[in-house]
Amino acid sequence: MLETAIKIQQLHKTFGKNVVLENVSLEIPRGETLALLGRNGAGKTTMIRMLLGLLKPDGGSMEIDGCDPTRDAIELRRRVGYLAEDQTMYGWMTPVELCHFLTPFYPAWHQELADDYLERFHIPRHQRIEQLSKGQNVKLGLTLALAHQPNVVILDDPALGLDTIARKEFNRDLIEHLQAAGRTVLFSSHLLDEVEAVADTVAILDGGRIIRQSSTETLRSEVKRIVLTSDGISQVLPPQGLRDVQRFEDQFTVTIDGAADFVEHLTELGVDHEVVDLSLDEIFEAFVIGRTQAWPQSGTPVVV
Ligand SMILES: Nc1ncnc2c1ncn2[C@@H]1O[C@H](COP(=O)(O)OP(=O)(O)OP(=O)(O)O)[C@@H](O)[C@H]1O
Repeated sequence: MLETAIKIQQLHKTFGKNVVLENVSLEIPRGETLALLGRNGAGKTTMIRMLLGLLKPDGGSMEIDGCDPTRDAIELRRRVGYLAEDQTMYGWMTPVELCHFLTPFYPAWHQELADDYLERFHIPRHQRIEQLSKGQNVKLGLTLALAHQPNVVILDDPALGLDTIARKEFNRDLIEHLQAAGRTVLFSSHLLDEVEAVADTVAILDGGRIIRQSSTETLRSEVKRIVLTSDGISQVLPPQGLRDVQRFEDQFTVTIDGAADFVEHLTELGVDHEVVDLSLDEIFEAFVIGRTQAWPQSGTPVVV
């Protein structure tokens, strides 16, 4: 079995003059869950649509579970489960009717498994789909994405539009039913509060590039906020990995990717400072909207 379930190399996509993905590379090992994070319009759906063979890239290569989406789109559909952010299903059908309708399209469709999910997710089997709640709709989408036993599951902002509790419940189901079964999961999101509990790895997509990919644990241990006085900050130059600087009267808070060396340097210089742990939400914010212009002009070089 291949060790890497999803491999993207130098993927490039433009719409007219809009460069949406600029030579993006990404790998997801088999059995892992990766959360693709990005602001609205960052290119998450575009990347996912290319991975599914629904959109042609302008350059680069992709491999999903051994398939090239630009060549083996039909085989790929059989191996990959997909839940779109705005999944529209035939509203006049019932969940059971929809399952029967889909069965012939998937050789590996497992109706008992589908029935099992419908029951576990408390989806009314004989109620018209248009009468289901948003949460039930998302879970029905997940059921349909899983019933053909795919090795890889791609979820495009699956929890969009769900309330906080429904999102938590959805994530719990995701963990129980996908991760426990050893599936490889790629899901996109801009709702970060629950990503941490679900994802092994996060990749931040911004400005057409993956600007950071690492485990959530590593990210939280390497990216820190440091609080300094204006006197303290004036003794040092901006370090490598600086993502954000904010000034509040006499105090500066700086967010640094790879903060350990800088902290060591401050300690050596005897500069008073406080190190603050960040949530994934705050880290994401520093990466995508962080600004560093507020760092004061004077300072001595920081060797990091
Ligand atoms: N078919 C298309 N034609 C032209 N431009 C497009 C097309 N599809 C997407 N875009 C543009 O590509 C960019 C990325 O869009 P995309 O939907 O991939 O972002 P996203 O990260 O999924 O956003 P969101 O979180 O809002 O769903 C946007 O600027 C969008 O307007």
